[in-house]
Amino acid sequence: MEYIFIVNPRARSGTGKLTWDRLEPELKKRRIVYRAYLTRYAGEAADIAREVTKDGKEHILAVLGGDGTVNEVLNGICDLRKVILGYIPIGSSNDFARGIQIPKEPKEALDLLLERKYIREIDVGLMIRKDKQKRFAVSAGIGFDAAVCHEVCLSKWKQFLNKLHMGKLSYAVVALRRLIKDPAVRAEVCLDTGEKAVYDRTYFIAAMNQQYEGGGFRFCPKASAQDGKLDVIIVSGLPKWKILCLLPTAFWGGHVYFKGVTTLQCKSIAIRLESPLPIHTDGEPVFLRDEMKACLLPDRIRIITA
Ligand SMILES: Nc1ncnc2c1ncn2[C@@H]1O[C@H](COP(=O)(O)OP(=O)(O)OP(=O)(O)O)[C@@H](O)[C@H]1O
Repeated sequence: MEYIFIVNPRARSGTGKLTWDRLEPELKKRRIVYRAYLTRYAGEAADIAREVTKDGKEHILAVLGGDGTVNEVLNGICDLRKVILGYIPIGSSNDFARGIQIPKEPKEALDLLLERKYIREIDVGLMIRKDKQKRFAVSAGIGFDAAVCHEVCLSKWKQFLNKLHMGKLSYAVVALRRLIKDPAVRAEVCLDTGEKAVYDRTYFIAAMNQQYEGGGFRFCPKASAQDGKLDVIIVSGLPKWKILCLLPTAFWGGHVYFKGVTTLQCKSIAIRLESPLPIHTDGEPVFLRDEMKACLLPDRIRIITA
């Protein structure tokens, strides 16, 4: 089957193009049948995926980029059941690749993609806000984590640290700043199980399909994209200095033992805040909202993994 490569040349501050230039000769050398699209603007990866998959036939979409590009492609696909996704992670956070254990070395990821030895079905999340919906592969969140994503996207730190191959650090730098600045709000949470709870002084709530977000924070250590459930983390009711202490422990999942960190599993969640905070899907921020819902789609997608 033909491989359709969707390449974000701008991922990790331009590394996408360099990586593609390094990998494409390999495809030619191995006589792989492929088509390649290099995105020219933000949002084009979704347009390409939509255009390619609108014929309703089976396709292999091979994404080269970061979590944002995977998210765009996922949102462009017409019928998830008809697509096999391959992935070469070259973003700065790479939480999707981390979650499904795709090697971060591009050549290794390409080998895996071309071998097509293991293909797994994974869940796909759906974030709903007012009349808009967006799919997600990693997570959807409201509050502090979304504010961090938003600022990282605009920040010069990311470009600078990406050049030093330390892009992940940009999330930590910005997280510190936002923690000091951002307010905590009262949140009402309703699960599909009928459970309802109110959390005072909430910093953030994330509904996760994978264990990691924000460049390697293992916020939901029990999450699996194959279990048919969303894992939720709620951080509330603790002083900011304590969040600062627990944040580093989130790299290995130790934060879940702190009072004020709640983790849950559900099929869907509805969140209502007393005042609006930023929201995100897969690290792509949107504006301030005071409510959001998240659930898993009935359809899953196949992905080439290790
Ligand atoms: N040609 C382009 N010009 C400008 N922006 C683009 C272009 N192609 C894609 N984009 C945008 O680049 C953004 C970031 O891409 P991506 O997430 O792949 O890389 P990253 O930010 O380096 O990685 P990560 O999300 O893992 O930190 C996406 O929001 C996407 O819409």
